Amino acid sequence: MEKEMLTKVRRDLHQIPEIGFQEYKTQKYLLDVISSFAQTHLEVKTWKTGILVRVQGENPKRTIGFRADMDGLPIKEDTEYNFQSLHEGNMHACGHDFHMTIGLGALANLAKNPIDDHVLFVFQPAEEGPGGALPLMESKEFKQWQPDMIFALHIAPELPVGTVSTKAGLLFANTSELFIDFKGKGGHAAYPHLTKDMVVAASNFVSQLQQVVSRKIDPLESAVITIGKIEGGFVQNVIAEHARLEGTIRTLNPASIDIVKKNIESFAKGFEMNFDCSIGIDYGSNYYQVFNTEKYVNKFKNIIHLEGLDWHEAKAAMTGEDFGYFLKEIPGFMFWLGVDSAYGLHHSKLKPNEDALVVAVKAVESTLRNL
Ligand SMILES: CC(=O)N[C@@H](CCC[C@H](N)C(=O)O)C(=O)O
Repeated sequence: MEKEMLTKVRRDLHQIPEIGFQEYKTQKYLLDVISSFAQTHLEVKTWKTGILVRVQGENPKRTIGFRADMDGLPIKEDTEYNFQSLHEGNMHACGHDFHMTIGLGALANLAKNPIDDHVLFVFQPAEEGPGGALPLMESKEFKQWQPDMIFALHIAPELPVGTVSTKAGLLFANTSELFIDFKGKGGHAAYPHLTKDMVVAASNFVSQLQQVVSRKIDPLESAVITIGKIEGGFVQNVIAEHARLEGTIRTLNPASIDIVKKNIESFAKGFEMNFDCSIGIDYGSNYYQVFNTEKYVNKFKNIIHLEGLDWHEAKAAMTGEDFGYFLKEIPGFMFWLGVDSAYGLHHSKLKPNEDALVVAVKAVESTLRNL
């Protein structure tokens, strides 16, 4: 696909962000684009809102996989694009519009000119939540075409276009979502002594939570607890009987997640006594760390140098990715792609540079041909 077409596809996808397992328009759009490619070597299957496309190899000895995630985030877009999201309140603020476009670009080229091995393109729903990778891997559709190695990319706003970055071993953290509900006794704002104020309980809980990281986790084993949303009450002069915290736990070591959870639970027991309330905890979805296979990262580094792109040795990051589940079972790697945006991932003003699309298609195609 030429640059104009890649840009058009990215912009079309940018306009229709859908959250996890609701990617119906996205799936239809991708299927339409795929049907415009040379079909001789292609086999296409759908799984829920995802798509698997196998490009049959000329003389296959193995299957190489490439995965692109499909979902958007519930973020209200605040860019000045003239192709802003048409889905009010949803935005491709994590670059999945880029990831899908790059997958399509490489697929179009492979469909015209296949390699010896089979290549499996996985368009996967629900990366941001509740997690599409694990159920997809368990599906018969995936198992029939299970690849022998797999790779994926993620846009990196802080890196310049033309740069690729990754490392052997641990790249992304273990994660767990965190939802905490507080229930007490509401009442008139003027009579706090007759109530159990859940706004006070929840806000205290948020500050105390940081002690789990600073006092309960070995300082050499990093952890993060972030509360991204607080909800509670209905009106300014009524004491709230319900409050809810929504957040995420991140750790570099899989075992630390359990330590964090145990400590949150014991804090909650203390709060139930102190605030005379009940607290419910739900961990939502959990993602396994992204751990790259050294052999493939080394091969990839050579390919990137041959393509004349800049290599940046990555550090491990506290981002999460359900691609970690693929790498738990199948060797491979994930890499960061420089897209040079002043605003970062999950920001309503994220504006990745579209010049990175051509760079990435070249990098992915060359990796498929030379790995
Ligand atoms: C690359 C990236 O930004 N991934 C997301 C994955 C979210 C997992 C889950 N919903 C959670 O918040 O734990 C991230 O926020 O790192």
